[in-house]
Amino acid sequence: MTEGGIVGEFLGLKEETDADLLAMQCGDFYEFFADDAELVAEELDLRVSEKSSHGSSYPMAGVPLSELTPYLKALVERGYRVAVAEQYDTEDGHAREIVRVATPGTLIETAAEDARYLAGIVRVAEDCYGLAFAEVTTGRFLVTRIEGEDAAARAITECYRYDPVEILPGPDLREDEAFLSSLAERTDAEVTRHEANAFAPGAATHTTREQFGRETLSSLGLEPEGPAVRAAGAVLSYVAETGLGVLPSMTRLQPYGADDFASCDVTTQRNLEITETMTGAGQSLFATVDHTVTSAGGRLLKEWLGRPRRSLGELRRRQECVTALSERALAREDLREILGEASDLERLASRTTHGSADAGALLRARDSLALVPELADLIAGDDRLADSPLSKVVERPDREATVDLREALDEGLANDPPKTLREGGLIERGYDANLDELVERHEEALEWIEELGPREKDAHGFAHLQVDRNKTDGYYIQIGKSEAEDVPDSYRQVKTLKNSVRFSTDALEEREREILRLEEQRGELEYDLFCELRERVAKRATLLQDVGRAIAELDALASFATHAVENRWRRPELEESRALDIEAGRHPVVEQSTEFVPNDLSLTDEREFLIVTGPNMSGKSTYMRQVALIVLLAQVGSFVPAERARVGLVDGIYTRVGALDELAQGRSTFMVEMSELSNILHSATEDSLVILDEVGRGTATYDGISIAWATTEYLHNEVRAKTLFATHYHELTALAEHLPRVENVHVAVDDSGDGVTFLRTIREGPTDRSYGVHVAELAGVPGPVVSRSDEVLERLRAEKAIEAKGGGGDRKSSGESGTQQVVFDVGSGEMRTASADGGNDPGPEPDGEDPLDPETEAVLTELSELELASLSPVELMGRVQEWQGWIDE
Ligand SMILES: Nc1ncnc2c1ncn2[C@@H]1O[C@H](COP(=O)(O)OP(=O)(O)OP(=O)(O)O)[C@@H](O)[C@H]1O
Repeated sequence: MTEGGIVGEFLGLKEETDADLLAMQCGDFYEFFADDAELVAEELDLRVSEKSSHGSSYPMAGVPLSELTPYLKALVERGYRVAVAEQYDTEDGHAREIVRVATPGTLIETAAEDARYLAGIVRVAEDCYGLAFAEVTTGRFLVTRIEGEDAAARAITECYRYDPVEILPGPDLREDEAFLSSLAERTDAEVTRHEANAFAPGAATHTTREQFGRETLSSLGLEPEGPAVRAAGAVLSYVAETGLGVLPSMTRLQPYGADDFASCDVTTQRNLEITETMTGAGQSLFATVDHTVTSAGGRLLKEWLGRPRRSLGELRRRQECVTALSERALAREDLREILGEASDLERLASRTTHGSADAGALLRARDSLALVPELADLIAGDDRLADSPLSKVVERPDREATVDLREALDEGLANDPPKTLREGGLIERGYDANLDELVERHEEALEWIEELGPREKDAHGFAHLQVDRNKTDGYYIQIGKSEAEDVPDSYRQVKTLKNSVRFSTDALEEREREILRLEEQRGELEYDLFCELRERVAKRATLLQDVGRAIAELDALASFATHAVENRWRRPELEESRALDIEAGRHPVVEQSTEFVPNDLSLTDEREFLIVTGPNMSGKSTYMRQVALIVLLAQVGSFVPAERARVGLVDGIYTRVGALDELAQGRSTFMVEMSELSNILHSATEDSLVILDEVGRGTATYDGISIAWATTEYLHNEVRAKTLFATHYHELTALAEHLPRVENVHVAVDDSGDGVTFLRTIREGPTDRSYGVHVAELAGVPGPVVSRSDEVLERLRAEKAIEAKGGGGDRKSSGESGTQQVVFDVGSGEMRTASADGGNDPGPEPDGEDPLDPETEAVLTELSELELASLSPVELMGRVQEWQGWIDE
């Protein structure tokens, strides 16, 4: 022990680690001392006692050895990193050392079904990032490199997608407050500052090669010392440093590229409510389509939904599987029944390498391995399934190795093992000759004891005699009090109870000693044999992962098929084009709870931008989201809620949807709206799908219209993304007259009767009126207010005009050149050309109407010249504020 006594030793060890807390083994307990004790006691409601050490008194809180795991889990889940120091014997007593550090990303003891990724991120240049994502509970290890425009934002989106519980930023990023705060906003991950050296190109490459093999990097096309490898090396070194012992389960490095997946950023995932709903109420897409029967299947399905793919080959493969499964109802149900018996093999693989798998876990591994031939036979036995790529999925794991491992477990493991590992009963008879002999002797001794009672009864004629065992007295012969006087001399009294007396004999004591010795030997031998068996399984971690992955994939595919059949979803035609054709499409979540009115959509090269109008609550948002979700579902390999769909693969889905109450988070709604818009305008390409709902609503009407107007022009003229734009600004519908690929559609309502009947049907053309005031009337707003609103509306329309900037040489109105300006008069709803020489005088023609006042004119000029894409949202807000000032003056 060190000079400062036990607390001194504790504090010394604490200095060695940068963990927040230290649990130090002291005999049968893990103890926390001093500040740690108080903190842990408060967090976990433990009792604090006082420990005197070298003249001082310290708070102390402890947990029994066997109960550390749940406490550790609870502390880590509260965000603490906890070091664990174990005690071991030395020649002159004992010593202690830190054997592991439990952190959010390395908490193997989790019961949560969701994946728990540990992420490493490095920045090697302003626009180049490397990312690694490791899942210690399953051994998955993915890396990627992100570079080019918006690399930082895309790196953060990537993090959101994996939703890591812990992030290790590289040295460059640690000081980047903006990056760190965006990360904190987008994920709940703990940020850990792992040693900078681990991210260094040389060290990281070395660590990665050590882990995955020398040739792996080149065979996977990963650049040595490159960003992905640097992130990977840092993550590996961190896992090693925490002493978790799961490194052997990380057997496969999986690089992926930006082009493999369609972008579906954080905002879009939230807006489309893919895995969680915006309000927390209602169902997410995942909750709706999830029919998986295993937790690994559920995890994979969630991962797929968050990562739409761009590879036609992979998507068609999934589709083939889903088609086959959807056509074979009985086989599908049988398949799901078999899958339902499977355990989480990916997690079991990690627990075996970590050494925390007990006999029950190995039995579950054995039983899950035994499902592989059953699954294979089922698929082979059905022509339709056998001809599909499903047979490849089930053949992926090495069949011979699967059988070998299962047989080894079958031979070794007892069928009904106890929960403890050191008390015997784990290993099957016939597995080890020494053990068999011990067991035989043990059983003989027990038999002798069992027969002792009848033997003694016969010999001495006792009516009430019983042989039993307990913790304090060991084995004893218990005789009723009335007969206790008559026991032979060989009986030695050990205890007197109310109605009986307990005795022992030399022979019984000898047997007892033998039994204890045999029990101990048997327990030790069985434990050793069990550990050997577990190590054998650990060496086969990759095989368990392969089987686990195959089971998860079959489960996720069967889930798609089940949902498709139950909801009449259809297989979409996928192609590499810019087409998007949907016949009788529905919203996958809303259709579950509503009599849904299906709607069509057709986007082509000539018609790629739809302005969607219609009164409040008519169904604009639902329509647009349904389109985005159909594209997303198509690009994860699922069938879709439509009678027919032809989907040209998109490189990204971008959405800006209102109604998010971000005020609570301290950001203005308009600011959020503008930064999301800015992100879309920067990121979308002509192969993207853009959904805009009510852009501009967060600010004053005319500012809003101006921004919506300019956004439409920019998306149409510059980006050329497929776009759906819902707006209440009826004025915008005039753009369709002018921009060649913009068309109007509206959600029809029937207002011929007393009120408005929502028809939920999408029709061509703009809505024929603005319904705001009408809805106010329907809602019972008093008559004078409604009629005054009408008057004000008319006035406003008469007084304001907006200038439209055409789509280059291909505008719809013939004869106009790209330099001419067109003025849209909101009052008359008409377009007029305006003199725009050099853009200096875009005012209206002298046609007898009131000219614009100079302030408005100045604002409009500024607006028309504004390079929206190059402005940050803050600058944009500043400008809008400035204009408001001009107009207000
Ligand atoms: N095609 C449909 N069939 C049946 N119900 C629908 C359909 N489309 C929308 N709905 C229902 O109509 C309601 C309003 O839809 P939604 O929110 O999409 O309207 P909105 O026009 O975007 O409204 P607002 O302009 O106020 O945001 C929702 O409750 C939705 O479930």
